[in-house]
Amino acid sequence: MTGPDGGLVSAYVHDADLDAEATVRPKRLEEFIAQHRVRDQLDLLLQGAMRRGSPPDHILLSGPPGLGKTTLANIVAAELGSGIRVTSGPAIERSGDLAAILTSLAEGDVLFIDEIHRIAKPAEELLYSAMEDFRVDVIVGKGPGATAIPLDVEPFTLVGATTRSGLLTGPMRDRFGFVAHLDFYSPADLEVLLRRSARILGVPITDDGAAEVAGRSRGTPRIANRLLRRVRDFAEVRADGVVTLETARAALTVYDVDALGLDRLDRAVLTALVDSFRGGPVGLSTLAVAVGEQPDTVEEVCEPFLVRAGLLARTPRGRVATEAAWRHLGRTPPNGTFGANAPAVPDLFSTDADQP
Ligand SMILES: Nc1ncnc2c1ncn2[C@@H]1O[C@H](COP(=O)(O)OP(=O)(O)OP(=O)(O)O)[C@@H](O)[C@H]1O
Repeated sequence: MTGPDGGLVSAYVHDADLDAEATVRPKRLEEFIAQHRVRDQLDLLLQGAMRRGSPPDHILLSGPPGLGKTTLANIVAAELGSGIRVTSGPAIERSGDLAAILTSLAEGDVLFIDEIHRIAKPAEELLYSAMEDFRVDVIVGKGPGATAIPLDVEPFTLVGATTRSGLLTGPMRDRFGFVAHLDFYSPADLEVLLRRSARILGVPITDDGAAEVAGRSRGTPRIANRLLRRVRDFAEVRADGVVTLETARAALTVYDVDALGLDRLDRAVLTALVDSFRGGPVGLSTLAVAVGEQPDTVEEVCEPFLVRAGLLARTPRGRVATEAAWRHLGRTPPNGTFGANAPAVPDLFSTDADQP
């Protein structure tokens, strides 16, 4: 952005959506909806540490985007009454960057590293000794004259978040004392979440309105909250301000969110698979090129839900559209289509992973 003097000034964009997202973000563990098992385990970990008066073990949170990893990291700090420093794997390019952060932590602080699987190798190695011995060796100089200066790090708790836990190295994973996987939320859980968010934002919503939005939120709190804000706009501008079943349906049609909650990109992926590659198998990068997206986006943002919904399968030979995907797009699946014996309506949330 160019300022009045022609120089560069930092852009300050007031984003009402970001404000609303921050407002509804749970601050304490008891406000965090569903994921009962993870909540219970975390509660024990934190209570135990507080009784002993020492920082809890390092925590690794994995799962698709928008399920609450950042929220939980902040909750951990709030429950401990500690400060939190936030950074991300890609932001730590050099080990010196990480050493600076680590040595500035106060005792008991939480260090949150998002996308920890993308941390550069030298920084990752520095992190090992910080996690294990609360000490880092900072290398000064180059070549034969280089010296390692050991620096102490105050006892801290690392909270790492990853959408790709499989990409974490063994030594890194082993250094986390508590590993939790966040799973997609059931529509019933998302209804509870939506009613809570609506109450905080002052949006009147009926039970069937909340159920409709929940059912189209791809099992993801961030999407549920986003759809709630879009449906609220529609209800206020084109109706009487109340989010009902009818306003929710009409609004979600305007915003191109279909009955299963698939958005334009999800449908583009399935349509490309079915129309351009006759259902697959096709490699991830070819599929990504076909929809004009980065392979990472297709793999980390679209695929987890498409796989979970029984619409796409990852096979050793590539991505395949299932029979349910053909039918969802209104096409007739050819003989021998993957998943032809699967139930007609995919059972999206049959897991008990988030049960107490
Ligand atoms: N269990 C929950 N209860 C209530 N709200 C939640 C819950 N989980 C997530 N949210 C809401 O969803 C939004 C997204 O959550 P969050 O930013 O923590 O996701 P994330 O997993 O860190 O995603 P990413 O990896 O993309 O950063 C938050 O603003 C929060 O309000």
